[in-house]
Amino acid sequence: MSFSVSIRHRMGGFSLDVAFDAPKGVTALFGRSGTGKTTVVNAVAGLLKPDAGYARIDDVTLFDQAAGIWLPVHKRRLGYVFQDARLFPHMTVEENLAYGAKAQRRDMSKAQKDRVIDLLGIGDLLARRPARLSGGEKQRVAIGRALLADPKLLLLDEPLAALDEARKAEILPFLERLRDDAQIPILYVSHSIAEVARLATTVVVLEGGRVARAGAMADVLSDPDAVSALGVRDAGAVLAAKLVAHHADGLSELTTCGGALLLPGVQAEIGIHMRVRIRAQDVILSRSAPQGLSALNVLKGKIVSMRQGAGPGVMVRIACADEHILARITRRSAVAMGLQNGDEIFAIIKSVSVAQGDVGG
Ligand SMILES: Nc1ncnc2c1ncn2[C@@H]1O[C@H](COP(=O)(O)OP(=O)(O)OP(=O)(O)O)[C@@H](O)[C@H]1O
Repeated sequence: MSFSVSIRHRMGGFSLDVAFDAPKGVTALFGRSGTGKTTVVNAVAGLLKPDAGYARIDDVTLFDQAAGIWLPVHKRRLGYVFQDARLFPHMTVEENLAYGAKAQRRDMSKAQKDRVIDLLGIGDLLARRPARLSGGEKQRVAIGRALLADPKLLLLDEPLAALDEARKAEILPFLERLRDDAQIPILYVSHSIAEVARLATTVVVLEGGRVARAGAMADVLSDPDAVSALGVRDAGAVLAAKLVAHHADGLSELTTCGGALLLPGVQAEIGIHMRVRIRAQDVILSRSAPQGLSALNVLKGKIVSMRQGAGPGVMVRIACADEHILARITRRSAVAMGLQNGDEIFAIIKSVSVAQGDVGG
């Protein structure tokens, strides 16, 4: 199943002109405040009629201005989850879940319902009312309610924005499972790179109402040309890793394309494939394999590009196998080291610089 959208719309002094495809999995619509994310979501949901464009889920057209097609909200078969869960306070979790299916006149089999409840880990909450749920639990129920209406597309509009870090950490593994399990495209609006790195299959970066960059998550996040739209301070590439050992001193060992990575206590089972986001500003470069250094992680790769920003920094893109690491160093260091494209280089990463939230399944 795939979703494709093209929207042109003018509001006051702001003009939106975006087009992208969202295949199966999570497509993150990323952008800073005011870049047009909500306008896109509102048009897809049927809350705003754009000046021009279309949206299609496979061969079903949600709207097509040129063809004069405009499906009303209730006929679009969308699951919509907002920042706040918006559960019905007088209903139990079970009744809230049933409401989604009833409102859409869809009735899933018991096995399908149980699968959704199990996927989101909400089986023990069914008899409770929303007032007795944590923020993370409420969001999981809201996602369950949306899924039980059997949607063709799931819209998650900043679903973690209202949660504190602990609640976010609690819900992220469920969203990872949803990404891997759901057979429908999921459009996930976010302005958090860390969330995008954990969850996205595909990333669409908006800047000033335009698509600045779109593509596979790891490609977009390691693209130095996308860094200005993503935010220089937060820039970082994502490596695929496999958890191979938990050591007695509290460190966990992962294998990556550039070599072994030791990180503080990763909470997962041995053998699991994970994503690790390494922030560009946490990487030190060395021409030779360093000795007598406290940093434990030394990944080997080859410089493929160096991009100079307006300030004193340079973003160095390093290839290892078909993946990339980004390193943000000063231009002064790049010149002093005589760095050139094609050079072999060692990327040094302190174990403790990788946050728990940057390692996920
Ligand atoms: N009704 C309106 N009339 C005029 N301008 C509007 C209207 N609604 C939004 N805008 C402007 O359109 C632009 C895009 O807004 P939009 O809400 O889509 O951004 P966003 O990326 O979702 O932002 P945020 O992350 O803050 O929610 C902004 O500059 C906003 O000020």
